[in-house]
Amino acid sequence: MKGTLLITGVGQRIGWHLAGHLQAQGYQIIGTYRTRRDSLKRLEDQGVILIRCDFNQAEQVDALIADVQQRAPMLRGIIHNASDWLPDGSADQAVSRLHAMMQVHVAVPYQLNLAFEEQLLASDTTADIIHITDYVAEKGSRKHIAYAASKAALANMTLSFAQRLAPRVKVNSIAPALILFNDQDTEEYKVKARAKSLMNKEAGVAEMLQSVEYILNSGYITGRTLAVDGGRHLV
Ligand SMILES: NC(=O)C1=CN([C@@H]2O[C@H](COP(=O)(O)OP(=O)(O)OC[C@H]3O[C@@H](n4cnc5c(N)ncnc54)[C@H](OP(=O)(O)O)[C@@H]3O)[C@@H](O)[C@H]2O)C=CC1
Ligand SMILES: Nc1nc2c(c(=O)[nH]1)N=C([C@H](O)[C@@H](O)CO)CN2
Repeated sequence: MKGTLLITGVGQRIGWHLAGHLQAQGYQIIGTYRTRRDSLKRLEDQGVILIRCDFNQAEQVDALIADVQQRAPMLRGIIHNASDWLPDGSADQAVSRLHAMMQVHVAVPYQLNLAFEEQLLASDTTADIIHITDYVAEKGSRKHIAYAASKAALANMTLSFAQRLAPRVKVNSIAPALILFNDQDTEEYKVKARAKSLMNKEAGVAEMLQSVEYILNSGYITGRTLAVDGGRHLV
């Protein structure tokens, strides 16, 4: 076995594919989810350990930490994937919206990294923390200001934790753009979204799977961001 990886937000989409793929690669995955879905049974059948946790509920985060510390004296890594892509609301929603974005994208990743520092350092091979950020962390976003700001904070934590945990733990970000559309996305939206990058396409989940594996298999890369964005910065 290649060691135990904690992945947050495995209930659907990229996190769900990451959990199944890395479990099949020989890691023992511990995955967090918030909403129970039939699709989770396929992960359970593969041997993925699932722990329900809503990051807005402090007692559930504390219970998650205690559970993982008991299950995994050593951690090969943590992949912070859980995320809420909320648009900005009205001014009277501003503070609660920013708090919600900071909670899921910054506060809980910060808490989990500190809570599992000992387990990561105890790994018998170099361990990894991977923060899944977003291209907009460097560019900003007109309609997702709070979301982008929180992803920028997550990206900054990559720099800090990389310095704190080297050389036994590597810490990197993956900054995607347009990996996977959402079911509600209209064709008009899809045309506009694809056109925002040079590659003019929806990347697909495989781009994220291979990006995570690239970082996990590196013995040297740390404190960096892997941009998986189709050349958006050049359009
Ligand atoms: N999809 C894309 O094109 C892009 C994705 N990204 C980033 O990649 C990562 C994966 O993206 P994607 O698969 O689309 O993500 P999703 O929007 O599908 O969210 C992933 C999971 O996060 C969980 N989550 C959200 N809020 C909370 C919370 N408060 N507590 C616990 N869990 C929570 C959800 O849990 P549940 O469903 O169980 O409620 C959800 O399944 C994210 O970090 C995203 O920001 C960045 C750029 C582009
Ligand atoms: N948590 C999520 N974050 C993001 C999503 C998503 O579905 N969930 N989607 C995007 C978009 O793909 C955007 O990059 C282009 O429309 C960004 N972040």
